[in-house]
Amino acid sequence: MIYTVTFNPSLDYVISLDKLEKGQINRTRQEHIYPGGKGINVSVILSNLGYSSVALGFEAGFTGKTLREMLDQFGCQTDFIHLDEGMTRINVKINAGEETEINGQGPAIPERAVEELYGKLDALQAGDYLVLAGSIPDCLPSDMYERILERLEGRGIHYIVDATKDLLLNVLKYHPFLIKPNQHELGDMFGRTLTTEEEIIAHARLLQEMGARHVLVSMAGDGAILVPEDGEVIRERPPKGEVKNSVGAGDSMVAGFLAGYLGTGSCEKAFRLGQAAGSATAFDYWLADRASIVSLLGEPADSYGL
Ligand SMILES: Nc1ncnc2c1ncn2[C@@H]1O[C@H](COP(=O)(O)OP(=O)(O)O)[C@@H](O)[C@H]1O
Ligand SMILES: O=P(O)(O)OC[C@H]1O[C@](O)(COP(=O)(O)O)[C@@H](O)[C@@H]1O
Repeated sequence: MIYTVTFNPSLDYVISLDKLEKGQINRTRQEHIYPGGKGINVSVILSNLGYSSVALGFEAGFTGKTLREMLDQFGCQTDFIHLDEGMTRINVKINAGEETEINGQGPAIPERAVEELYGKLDALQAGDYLVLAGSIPDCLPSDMYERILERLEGRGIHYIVDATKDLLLNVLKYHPFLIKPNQHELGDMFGRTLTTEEEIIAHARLLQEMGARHVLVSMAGDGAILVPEDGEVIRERPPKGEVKNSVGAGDSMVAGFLAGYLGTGSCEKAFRLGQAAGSATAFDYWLADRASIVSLLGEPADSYGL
């Protein structure tokens, strides 16, 4: 089974307007509300590609209730822990020529709720995949992911971690199956701006030396680079299309990679399905559906195990 964990889920309020004027009343052209949060997005895309997963995490208040209901409607299985105080955050995503995001703080997560999450994670089985994705609220220790992997060590679980800076660096010693920093996040980890492909590959390899297995570096409209555990580096440009809202493109890529890998065992196919899922999401207002992902593959879906 695949499990995703989102410590700080959201409702994403995605609005489009022609121009955003600071200090003025702006009116939207379009608005949508979607479930959000990195692990949840991974679960939604997996479900769109026919893979079941359980989305774990925390929810609170009326926004948390709506989040659950929306995920139910999308056929996504959840096992959230309810928090009695606060409310699930609303993250604002503004598309006005360029993309601007305002991500909320989220509710405080008490110790007993973290213990409850540990209880759920203790039930994972050897061979399961665990996706840890997204930020950790300020109220929790910044080594939360490390604590989880330390607890699960030696149980034969495959980890996928999509996080920034120390949250990611500190878990490399547990040999995650996949990590997916974007180009800027990879640079931030080393206090540098990475511009050339050679620099990106060299720094991805440094993360491998620290313990990561497959390192997938996403580069938005420039595509992605995979430094696999074994074999040649894969570098491809993404398909072309009109970008509507690239929020969730990275999460879609993680889900596509995992689905492709589980369906074929091939890193190359996994990379292609990841890239198609990321781009299909960028070309949509929300996370891509199966048909739009498959249409970008340019190959029969069954050759990807779909
Ligand atoms: N403008 C775009 N055009 C085509 N594909 C895109 C675009 N933006 C994102 N993608 C696809 O989605 C993947 C992940 O996007 P990226 O923005 O790098 O991730 P993140 O959301 O984690 O920052 C990219 O590697 C690419 O395959
Ligand atoms: O946990 P964080 O880092 O605050 O990010 C949460 C936001 O990231 C998203 O999951 C999108 O992530 P990506 O664009 O990186 O794929 C949104 O749905 C959500 O609002």
